[in-house]
Formats: sequence, structure tokens, C-alpha cells
Amino acid sequence: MINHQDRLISALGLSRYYGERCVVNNVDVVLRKGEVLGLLGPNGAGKSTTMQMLTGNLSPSEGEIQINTIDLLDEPIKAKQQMGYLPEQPPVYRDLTVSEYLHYCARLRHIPKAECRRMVAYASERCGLQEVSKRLIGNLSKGFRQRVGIAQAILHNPAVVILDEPTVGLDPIQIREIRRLIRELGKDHGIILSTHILPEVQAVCDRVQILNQGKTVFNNTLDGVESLEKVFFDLIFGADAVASEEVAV
Ligand SMILES: Nc1ncnc2c1ncn2[C@@H]1O[C@H](COP(=O)(O)OP(=O)(O)OP(=O)(O)O)[C@@H](O)[C@H]1O
Repeated sequence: MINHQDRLISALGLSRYYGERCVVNNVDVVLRKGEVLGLLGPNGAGKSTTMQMLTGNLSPSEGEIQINTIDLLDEPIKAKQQMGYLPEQPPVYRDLTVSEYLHYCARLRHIPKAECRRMVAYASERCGLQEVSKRLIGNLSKGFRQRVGIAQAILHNPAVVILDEPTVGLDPIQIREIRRLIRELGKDHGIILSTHILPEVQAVCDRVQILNQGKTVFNNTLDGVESLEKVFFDLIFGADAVASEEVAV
């Protein structure tokens, strides 16, 4: 018998139409405890649309979504409490200090006042922000701003964390640190990571789901996969396509 209890996200039969056009077509997304899932696909494949549906920012035309067994469409507020989200542009306020901003986020999350300090300290520590807690966010490097974005996503200790392109625009050292952080967080939370960077997926993800033209074309672990790039190009362009390192994905 299949055990569904370990599913942090169970999104089944998701479709989304814009007018007549189906941009996400009968996609299932399942995330289990302790798993980092990479969501991949070329431009326009339907990744953002799927993530917007999973985060409750866009209604699916068809399908059902459960977050930690709570139905997102029936109980959106309760379901969203189970989730943290880092959009591509971190939703940070440049004129606040890191500490002020995280306390503000804690209040938005309705974390009881007595708990706020502890939760802010927890998120700051996990994201390596203690040293910059009194600094204005606007004066931080992009890597640290990204950490602040991740900190607000894990502040309420959600079961599920969804990260959209978390390392875009970072330098190689910052990228390595953020990847390490994602792997760390993946042990306690389920994580969905959307990215165009294939080596990033190989570095941090336990499983990969590739979308193309709104459909799932690959959904598996990377065990035994030597080159995700080859798998990706074969799926998107057909097995005869020559995967060229010059092609930007
Ligand atoms: N509001 C909208 N109205 C009409 N079409 C839309 C809308 N939003 C997205 N689309 C279309 O849906 C398709 C999927 O878009 P989506 O942004 O989900 O792709 P993506 O995989 O995230 O791409 P990228 O990697 O470029 O961000 C695209 O063809 C896009 O043009």
C-alpha cells in the first residue's frame, strides 16, 4: 500500500489555462520529508506557473493541492502556514535592519510575541546572519540579502520551503554557501528548488522533475545519472540533439 503520510506536498493533476492555452498540463508534484526536489525546464516550460499554484498565489484550472495534508484550496491560510517561499526577487525592505525585517516578518506570520525572538534567532543562525543582524539590508551584499530572503522563508519553521532561482546573480563563493545552506535545510524541511543551473541541481537535489511545454518529461532521482545536462538536452531536443556547452539554458 502507498504511504501518503510522508508527503509534504501532494499536488495531483495540476493544470492551468490562459484562455484556450494550456501552460501546465496535468502535472503531479510530490515532495517528501527530507527531500530537495529540483524543478527544471526551459523558458516557458511552466515552472513559475506551477510554483505560483503550489504557493497559493494562482488557482489551478484543474487539480488538487495538499500541503502537509492540508488542502490549499479549501484552507489556504492554514496550508500557507506550512510553507515558506523565496520568490526570484527576495521580498526584503532595504531600509530596515536584518533584525527589524525578520521581526516584522514574524509579526506578519502571526508568531506570538513571546516566540518572536527565539524564531528570529533560529532563522538568523541557520542562515548565518548573526553578524549582520544590525545592518541595513540595503547595504548588504546580494548573497547576504539572499540569505535574508531565505531566513524569512524558514522563520516560522515551515514543513515546506520553495525557492525560486536562489543563487541567480551571486558570486561563486556565495553560490557555494547558499547551496550548502539549502542542503542543510533539506534535512529538516522539504524543499523545492527552481533553477536553470543544471550543476546546481546535481549538487543539491535528491530528485529532479523536468517540465517541458507544460508537461512532466522526467521525474526521478539522479542516482546513476552521469550528466544531467545530457538527460536535459535529450529530453528537450530529442535524443539526437548534440548537447552543446555553448547553449545557454
Ligand atoms: N498571465 C499570463 N497570461 C498569459 N500567459 C502566461 C501568463 N503567465 C505565464 N504565461 C505563459 O505560460 C507559459 C509558462 O510560463 P512560466 O512563467 O510558468 O514558465 P517558466 O518555466 O517559469 O519560464 P522561465 O524559465 O522563463 O521563468 C509561458 O508560455 C508564458 O508566456
